[in-house]
Amino acid sequence: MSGAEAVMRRDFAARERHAPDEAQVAALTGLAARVRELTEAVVHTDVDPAEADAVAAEIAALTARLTAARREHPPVAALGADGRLRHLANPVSGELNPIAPPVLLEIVPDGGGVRAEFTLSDVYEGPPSFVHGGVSALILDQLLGAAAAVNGTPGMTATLELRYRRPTPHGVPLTAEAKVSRVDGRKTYVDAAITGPDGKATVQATAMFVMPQG
Ligand SMILES: CCCCCCCCCCCC(=O)SCCNC(=O)CCNC(=O)[C@H](O)C(C)(C)COP(=O)(O)OP(=O)(O)OC[C@H]1O[C@@H](n2cnc3c(N)ncnc32)[C@H](O)[C@@H]1OP(=O)(O)O
Repeated sequence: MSGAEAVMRRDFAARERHAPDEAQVAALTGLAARVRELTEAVVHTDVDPAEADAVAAEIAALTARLTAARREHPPVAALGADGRLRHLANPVSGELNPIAPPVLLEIVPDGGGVRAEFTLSDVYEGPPSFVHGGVSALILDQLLGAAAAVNGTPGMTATLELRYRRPTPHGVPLTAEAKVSRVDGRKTYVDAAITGPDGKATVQATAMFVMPQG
């Protein structure tokens, strides 16, 4: 077993022992949604400095309340009522993680890979009016990895090649899809794309996932 795999196994076991129950997941999902709204409000606000200072003090007090009962690790995953694994704290699809848009993945039946429909706010802006290229890469890495996992051949991202065909707009519905193209021993090759509302691909990606030795 590699060093990285041992660390992941130990971490996963510790987090499973402290998995949140459904009532807590529901409440924390609502809390994360409010924090996303707060992030948008901060990015857009035009309040004067005194008001910004006052709000910052209130937020510090709220942070202290949450920190009063702090988990050692973020919750890694939970089994949903539908039997699917939910990556609760994942930075792309984690409903409990305020930095995740979140992009919620669906499994496409009959080996069709995974897909997601989502809208990114201007919190994720890179060039004016368009999504940051690194954010697109983050979302695609998640979809590509999930497609490999759903195929029964999970792995770590070993290579990720991106082709930015046209700018990805924010504030409009986007679709992303990923599907395994080939498996060769421990290597799984996956293709993915983000598509804009006009049905044209904005970013295309190809990745290779390697199942760690052991
Ligand atoms: C619903 C569920 C949702 C589940 C959804 C989950 C989604 C998660 C999505 C996020 C995924 C991530 O971001 S993962 C995080 C980012 N990635 C990483 O941190 C990976 C860091 N790298 C590593 O840990 C390691 O290098 C590995 C695991 C990739 C490979 O290590 P290894 O297992 O020791 O591999 P090794 O024996 O050397 O090589 C095996 C074969 O692969 C090739 N190979 C290995 N690495 C590379 C490479 N980077 N580029 C090219 N080729 C490579 C070797 O040449 C060899 O080919 P041959 O000689 O056999 O032909």
